[in-house]
Amino acid sequence: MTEPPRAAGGRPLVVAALAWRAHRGATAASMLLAVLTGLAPVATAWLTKLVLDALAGGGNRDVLPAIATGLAASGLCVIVLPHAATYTQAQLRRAVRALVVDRLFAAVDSHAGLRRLEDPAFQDTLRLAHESSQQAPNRLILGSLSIAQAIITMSGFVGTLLVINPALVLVIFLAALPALWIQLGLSRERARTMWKVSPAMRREIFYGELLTRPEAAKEARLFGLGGFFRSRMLDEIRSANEAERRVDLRTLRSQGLLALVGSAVAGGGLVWAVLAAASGDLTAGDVTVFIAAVAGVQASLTSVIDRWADAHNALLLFGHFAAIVEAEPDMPPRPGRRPVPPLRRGIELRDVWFRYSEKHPWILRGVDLHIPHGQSVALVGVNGAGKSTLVKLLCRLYDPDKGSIHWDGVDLRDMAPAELREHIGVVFQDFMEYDLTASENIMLGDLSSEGDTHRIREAARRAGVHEAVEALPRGYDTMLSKIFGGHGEGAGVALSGGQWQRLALARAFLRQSRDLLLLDEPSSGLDADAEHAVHASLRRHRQGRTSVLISHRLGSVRDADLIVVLAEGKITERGSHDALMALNGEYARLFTLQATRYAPRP
Ligand SMILES: Nc1ncnc2c1ncn2[C@@H]1O[C@H](COP(=O)(O)OP(=O)(O)OP(=O)(O)O)[C@@H](O)[C@H]1O
Repeated sequence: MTEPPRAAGGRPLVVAALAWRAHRGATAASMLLAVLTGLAPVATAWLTKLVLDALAGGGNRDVLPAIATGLAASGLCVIVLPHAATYTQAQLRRAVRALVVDRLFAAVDSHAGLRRLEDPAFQDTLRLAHESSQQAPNRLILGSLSIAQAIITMSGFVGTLLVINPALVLVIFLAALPALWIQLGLSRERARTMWKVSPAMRREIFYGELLTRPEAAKEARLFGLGGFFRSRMLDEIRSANEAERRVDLRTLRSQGLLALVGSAVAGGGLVWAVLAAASGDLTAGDVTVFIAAVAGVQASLTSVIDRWADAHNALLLFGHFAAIVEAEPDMPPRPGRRPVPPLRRGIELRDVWFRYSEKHPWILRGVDLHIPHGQSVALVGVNGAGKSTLVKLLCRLYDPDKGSIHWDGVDLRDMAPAELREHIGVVFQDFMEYDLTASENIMLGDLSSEGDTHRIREAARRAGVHEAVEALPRGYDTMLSKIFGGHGEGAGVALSGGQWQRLALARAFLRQSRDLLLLDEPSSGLDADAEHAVHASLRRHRQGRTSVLISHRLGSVRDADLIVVLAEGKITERGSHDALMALNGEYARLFTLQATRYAPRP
């Protein structure tokens, strides 16, 4: 996705179907009002002509009351209908927005892995899709209605002009052709500019968050980063502004030229009509309706062209939405997809190679590893060795580039990722802190526990966070957020880093009956007592279960059935604690280093 998506044929129909689906009543009412609003000015002009002709003695005076009533009614329509249209169109806009935003995020959520979300072009497309999905369908639908309305008005006036001066109709239309061509070009350029400035816009949002998120404010305040971030943000805004200004300037030039041509045509028509009336070829009523018709046709034609260009631009932007919604799945199912059986034998990594993209270096370089069923495996290694990456591969957040991972002999790629994950409990190193209540923060570990207070409290107890949660102002119902929590309710409640980590652990404990438990640094932020308690709880919990534990505190991995040392993407040592100590390699060196730090000084 390095190019902006194009407007594809057939998409207007897709958009129209979306509107219909979102709100049939509002779509139908908007269309009806567009037709009536389109007819009202034509009716007003014709009725005015009839009144003037009847008054001037050229028509039947008996129909004057009826015509006057009709004129009043059409005047009323001209005033009232736009208000009704504003209401129904807003109704339609809201309904379409809800539908397309839901579809957009359903499509994003349907990508089972992380690769798409880590692709900057995908993020740019997503941002534009999110923006365009809120306005493009409405611009397109309401634009189409305005076009229909303008065409109806225009047809009425064209009919009038054809009777009075057919040649002028041709001149007006010929003068409008370049306008259409220029406006479509500008709309394309506007869409291209939006795509070009999208990275700058995303960075602007990023700097805005750094300046406003409480978590970021600590360092920003301490290191005095506010001015630095603001100036970076301003640079991004300025570069986007400059690109937009260039398009605006081009628009101004083109539109100025087009307005000049339009005025010349209208002025020429006016001179002709006055001269024709002076020589008796036209009545006063004819001149009135002629002037109204020229202005009406030009205004409608300009409106059609502007709306067309705007709808075209909306369609181009809607291409971003379509690109996201129609994107191929990132992990397409292979033929012969297999169900995920309960783990009985174990998990096997066979010559697994992995890198985050072709531009990144290899992180795993031929890893062979057997994680036997019912056993605990500890993964150790220096920062950046690839331990967390391996955990992500076990969850199928990525697939290996070479080699394969087998669950009881079945390749993970032959399994549906969501089904596989049903069998896994996990605490990630960079776990989430949700701006939700304490209870919800735990419940998210297993949605089936929603409302099951007993299960949620039990998980919290095991993670050693029950007492801390009970002590919060509203217990488990306390909103754990600094930025949400209702106006006027005072500052939100914040937990300590270790308490957040225990909530993440509680989420994993909710999934204790799953086949595989993955724990990536689950106790890095805990105090010594808590760490001891948590590891005792984990040991009980992992007894007879298959688990992978990553920890830099080697004292907590010594009880593992198998300890594996990962270095530079390869397994360099494996065995029990005693075997690895006897080997006297990297594990023994690291363990001894840590142990001596705790030994009493001589
Ligand atoms: N999403 C990503 N995109 C690109 N590179 C990544 C990504 N995640 C990790 N890496 C890189 O992969 C390498 C291994 O990272 P990983 O997090 O697996 O290491 P680790 O062994 O868990 O380290 P630590 O002990 O610091 O947690 C690092 O060099 C890191 O920069």
